[in-house]
Amino acid sequence: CVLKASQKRRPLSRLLEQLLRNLEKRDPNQFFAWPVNDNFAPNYSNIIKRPMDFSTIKQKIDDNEYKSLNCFISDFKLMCNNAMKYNKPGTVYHKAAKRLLHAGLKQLTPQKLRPLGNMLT
Ligand SMILES: COc1ccc(OC)c(-c2cc(C(C)=O)n3cccnc23)c1
Repeated sequence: CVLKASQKRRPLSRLLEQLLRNLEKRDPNQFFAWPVNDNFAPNYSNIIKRPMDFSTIKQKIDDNEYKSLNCFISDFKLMCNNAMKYNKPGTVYHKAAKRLLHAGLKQLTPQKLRPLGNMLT
């Protein structure tokens, strides 16, 4: 039986791709889909030293840069915290980041992850 390309991926990569898809659904406006552009966010690269976005996370999964689930979760938190640092409370981006962070972490609790655990075997 020939494995499909996705099934050939490392178990961790398959799990992270699944988690990423679920997190992206919480960003309907795609504010977090791509790197923030200094042209739309004045002085962004001077304020945010470690930018992060969903496309970069996806690339890191594909490049097998994540050695653990915790490293993936750290980048997700970094992405949300960057937005809450750069954007003032009350702005659409600060509110979107706070909502995304809370919704995302709820999906990443041990209770939610245990059923996916068999993807790591
Ligand atoms: C209004 O449409 C978009 C489209 C893409 C964006 O970032 C990828 C953003 C965006 C995303 C952000 C964040 C996440 O801080 N941001 C901050 C200031 C100005 N624009 C943004 C907005």
